[in-house]
Amino acid sequence: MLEMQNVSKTLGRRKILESVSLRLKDGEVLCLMGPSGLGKTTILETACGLIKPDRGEVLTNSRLAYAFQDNALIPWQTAMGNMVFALSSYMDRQRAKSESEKWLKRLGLFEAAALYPGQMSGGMRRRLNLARAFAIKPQLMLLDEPFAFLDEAWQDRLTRLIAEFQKKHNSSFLMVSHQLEPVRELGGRLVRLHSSPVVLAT
Ligand SMILES: Nc1ncnc2c1ncn2[C@@H]1O[C@H](COP(=O)(O)OP(=O)(O)OP(=O)(O)O)[C@@H](O)[C@H]1O
Repeated sequence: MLEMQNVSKTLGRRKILESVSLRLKDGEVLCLMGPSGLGKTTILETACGLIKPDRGEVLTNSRLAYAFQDNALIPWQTAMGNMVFALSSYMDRQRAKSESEKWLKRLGLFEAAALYPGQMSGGMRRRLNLARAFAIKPQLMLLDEPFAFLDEAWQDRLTRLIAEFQKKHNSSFLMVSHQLEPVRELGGRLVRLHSSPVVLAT
């Protein structure tokens, strides 16, 4: 569950969000689309508390995970190390390792477990970022361009994975994406942002 009420935010000298109200129920998928630089990532960062709104309120009672647009992987940790580091806040080390193995396998990275991010392709890094987010088993998932860098086969697999996860855990997904097809397949709500600053009520 996520609720943003009349959120406004100025970054530097520019007002990015004017009045953003957004409601996402458990099990819902909402996708934000729109031109580059408008404020889509700023909405996600505000939703998870990385950015504090100047005005308005953000309410969430969910365990959340954020798959960042730039992946935000730890460069000096292997794929497995990145997973275990993130999961250790939620479970003991042994379980963190077994969950990490499971999710690395699901995202096609089991053979890459000992590689460092710098040794991986863009698509592999994206899948590692996603594996880490899924493994936390969030009730609310924030995904910033999850399909970027993925080939068609992986875009399809990720769409199926989101659908299965949503069904099993009743998790909600707030995502930014330029790809229409996966969002349609997921039966998600699509919101197009047009102008700056962003005014939104959905
Ligand atoms: N910390 C910051 N200080 C000043 N300006 C910022 C900061 N972070 C982001 N911005 C600006 O806020 C605007 C919105 O950025 P944001 O990343 O939210 O856009 P976006 O819609 O996600 O773009 P894209 O589709 O290219 O990722 C941009 O003009 C960006 O330069």
